[in-house]
Amino acid sequence: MPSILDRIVAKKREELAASMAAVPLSALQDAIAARPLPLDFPAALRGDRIRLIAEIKKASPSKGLLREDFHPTELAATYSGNGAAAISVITDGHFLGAPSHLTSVKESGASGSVPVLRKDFLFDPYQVCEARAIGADTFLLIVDILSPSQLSELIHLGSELGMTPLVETHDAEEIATAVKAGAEVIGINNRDLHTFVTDLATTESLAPLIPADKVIVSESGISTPQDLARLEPLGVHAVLVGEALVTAADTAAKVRSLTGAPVPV
Ligand SMILES: O=C(O)c1ccccc1NCC(=O)[C@H](O)[C@H](O)COP(=O)(O)O
Repeated sequence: MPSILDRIVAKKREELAASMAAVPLSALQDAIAARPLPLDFPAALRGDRIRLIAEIKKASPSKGLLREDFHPTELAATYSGNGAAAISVITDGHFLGAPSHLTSVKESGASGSVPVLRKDFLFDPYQVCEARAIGADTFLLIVDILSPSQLSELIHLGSELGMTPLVETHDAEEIATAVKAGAEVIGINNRDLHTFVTDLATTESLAPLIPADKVIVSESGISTPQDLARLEPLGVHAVLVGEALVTAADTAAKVRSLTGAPVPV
């Protein structure tokens, strides 16, 4: 039986064909030319303490609806105003996300000066151009759904468009593939996308395999300052957090608990 990841990618292929028919690549290139230059994602993640990539996530295949009262621009303003270093916007429909969420976050100015990542299931150059066209500063690449040559090609295309992607891995072989393809920002997903089992021990076992010159991001299942204290000694530069932020009773306070930012005056 196909996993949820297989089903998401199959659906994505149908959507890609429809998008390519509706919006030619030349139209994406015109939209890209009209966008301001992308913000520097790796630079935003380097610092003297663990940085936060705060995710805008309405629902998930594993947990269902996470937040009823969902306003991407309000969340983005809360994230950027309370010390997040970057914002991840899920644009895939299985999470009740949409490309328009990302565009509204950028065009409203709610993300301030922090880079915005398109979180989706990307495997085709058209989708990377689309990410830039809708306003993203960077994008996610999941090694599990790409061949090594696709991965290299999409990293290279990102670089031509001024974007350094987050390259997501879940085992030692995928880390080797990411490094060989030239990834600069390497994510370790603590969630197995086929079984949904989530365990921070994944970062503990894999972070030591990543070369020292890379930016390391630990993703999924992270919710407390204690989790950050567990990850920091591993050389992790940033954490990507979704559910714990969107389900918090006080989102701003939850963000500050992970960034150490003071209450804004
Ligand atoms: O979140 C899921 O259930 C999921 C299912 C299938 C593919 C991807 C999935 N999540 C994407 C993510 O990587 C997370 O949204 C992200 O790392 C944040 O995780 P969390 O803090 O646990 O919400």
